[in-house]
Amino acid sequence: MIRFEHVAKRYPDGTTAVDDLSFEVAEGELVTLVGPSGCGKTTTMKMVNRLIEPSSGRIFLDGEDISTIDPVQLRRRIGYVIQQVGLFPHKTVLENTATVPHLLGWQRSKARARAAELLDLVGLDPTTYGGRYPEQLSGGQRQRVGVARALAADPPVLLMDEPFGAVDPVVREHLQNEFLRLQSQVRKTVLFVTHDIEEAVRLGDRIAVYGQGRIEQFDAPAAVLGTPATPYVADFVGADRGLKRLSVTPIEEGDLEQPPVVHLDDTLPRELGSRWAVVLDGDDNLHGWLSAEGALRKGSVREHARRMEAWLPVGASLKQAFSTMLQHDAGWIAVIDKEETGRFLGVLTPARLHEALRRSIDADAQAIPRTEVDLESIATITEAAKS
Ligand SMILES: Nc1ncnc2c1ncn2[C@@H]1O[C@H](COP(=O)(O)OP(=O)(O)OP(=O)(O)O)[C@@H](O)[C@H]1O
Repeated sequence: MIRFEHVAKRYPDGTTAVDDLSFEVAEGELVTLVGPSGCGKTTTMKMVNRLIEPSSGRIFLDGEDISTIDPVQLRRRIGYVIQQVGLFPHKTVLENTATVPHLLGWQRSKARARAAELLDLVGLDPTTYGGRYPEQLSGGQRQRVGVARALAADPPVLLMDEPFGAVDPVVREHLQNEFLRLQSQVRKTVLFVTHDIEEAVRLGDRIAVYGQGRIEQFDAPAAVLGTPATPYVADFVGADRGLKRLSVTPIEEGDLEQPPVVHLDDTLPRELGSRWAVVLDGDDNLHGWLSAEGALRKGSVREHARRMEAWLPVGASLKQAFSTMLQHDAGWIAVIDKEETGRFLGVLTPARLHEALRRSIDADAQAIPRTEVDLESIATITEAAKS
């Protein structure tokens, strides 16, 4: 879909920003460009929508040499999201989102309907947020509007330059999750610039690790973590790359244990057969939990159930699971099908977390013979969560 052929960019002052870049991004693939400041990531990205022209080499979009496409026409095929979102302050969220469809000459009602649909898709209720102005939004919400606006005209390609760089780590992780969910629905071809290796690993189908002006390794996240191609890459991904694996390994249904379950309207069972049971409502959605002591009291489950605080949707990362356990001082966390419905699937315990991690390592060890992973530190942290 996007192909670089021996592309170089030299600025007039003699700086070589990128040198002899050749790589290809497949249709529907999300490639993260990661590397230290000044290594040429932004230059690479801006050459795709012709905000910067290469000094030599060629770039193809869907087989077409982009130097032959009118830049304005080209940019209509490419959504662009940057860190300082660049929303128009005097326009509402809905108007901001509808900007490109307007420019394309869509009818006002069609453009607004499309904008509302997109806002919904990025998790902003259009009736609540559509009429607000950018200054009335949080940083994370503004970034979501930026993503919605870039998607509004349904371009096949998205360029994203540190889109979540300006928000705090918790919001950032949330936005990353939402973006992954969104990408699984819209399947755009995405080039995503970041200098955060964890973000690159979490989001990328493949990662391009930049050294100074060139790509040192272009590979799947597990391969970059497991078998860094050069000492530079090994240094960049860090000595704790075994732990980084936590953030790329999702919780799967098969990882979960099935504890005893009671329902809100049940009478107290007295004997749980366990130290605790999960409490569900009439639709089998997660409500909370009941201790063995609670079960011995008089009354209904509803009266003695406690609300569940430590829970996550399936597909969340093992890292999120681990940090949720620590945050709530919990020996296990409940896992639901998705945030909206809350249907209970099972619980993840530290032992199961450890097994899931081993599964991921073993799978890669088969695919990549030289995988080395810091199993000892993984064992230490899962032990810490158990105690
Ligand atoms: N207009 C310009 N004139 C001269 N040099 C430039 C120009 N724009 C960028 N550079 C240089 O080109 C190199 C690559 O810059 P680029 O912005 O692509 O890096 P980056 O990897 O995106 O960095 P960052 O993470 O800090 O945004 C840097 O050394 C930068 O100083």
